[in-house]
Amino acid sequence: MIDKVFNKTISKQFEFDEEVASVFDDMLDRSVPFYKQMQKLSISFANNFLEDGSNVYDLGCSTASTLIELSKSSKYNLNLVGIDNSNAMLERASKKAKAFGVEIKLLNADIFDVDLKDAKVVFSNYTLQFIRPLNREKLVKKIYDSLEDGGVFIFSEKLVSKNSFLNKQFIDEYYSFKKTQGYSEFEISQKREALENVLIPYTEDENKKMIEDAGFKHCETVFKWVNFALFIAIK
Ligand SMILES: C[S@@+](CC[C@H](N)C(=O)[O-])C[C@H]1O[C@@H](n2cnc3c(N)ncnc32)[C@H](O)[C@@H]1O
Ligand SMILES: O=C(O)C(=O)C[C@]1(C(=O)O)C=C[C@@H](O)C=C1
Repeated sequence: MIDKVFNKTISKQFEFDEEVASVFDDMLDRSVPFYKQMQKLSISFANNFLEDGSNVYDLGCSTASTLIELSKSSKYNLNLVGIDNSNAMLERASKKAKAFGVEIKLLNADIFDVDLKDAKVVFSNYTLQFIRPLNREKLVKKIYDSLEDGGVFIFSEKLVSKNSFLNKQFIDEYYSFKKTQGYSEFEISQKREALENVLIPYTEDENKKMIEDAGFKHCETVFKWVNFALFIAIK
């Protein structure tokens, strides 16, 4: 279904509710530049660290697109676990996984409450940005502790620039991108307001520092378009 959520006046903050979930795949595809390419890259990098029986977690899995695509492309027999606290998202995830014949354990839970046992790969795409900063650092430490040695944390985030002049250009470029994707100025400004104080982006350096502070040996930006990036961190 086509995303028209912000085509009408909205007075509440952004939520992953039934209305957003019902159009979410289209929303991501049209709102995140190079979404599909970044997803393909994250899967391709993950495959290099996997083997039969590996545990793979997706934190904030939404409709489970990443785990479904991973399962379709991987030659390994994997234990796939998707975690999300939006029931509306997980209902879609479950239907999609069934339709593709992919076995995924879907957990309706807060990421903080789940024990991520012996993880080989942890994905979290565009989700850390929705976690309050102090908790975000704690979550990354928890991910680090859960990973096996040599395991990887693969994550994507919206970014800000620490240079205010460039940051303004980041935003302008991003809004031009959204217009090319068919969103109107009204939809763009409605969504911007709804995301205020809900989506809190870090700079690229802040993301890397958070990863290094948690103990990761190495963190690389593997893809970047203006204010969106894909990172891979190795334990
Ligand atoms: C932007 S979406 C993630 C998109 C998805 N990773 C993808 O690439 O298709 C963020 C998701 O994180 C979930 N989420 C946010 N905070 C969470 C939390 N504390 N625990 C579990 N899920 C959470 C939301 O319900 C939402 O589905
Ligand atoms: O539309 C925006 O402004 C966005 O920031 C895109 C974005 C994201 O980056 O997570 C915001 C909310 C939805 O989860 C989907 C995409």
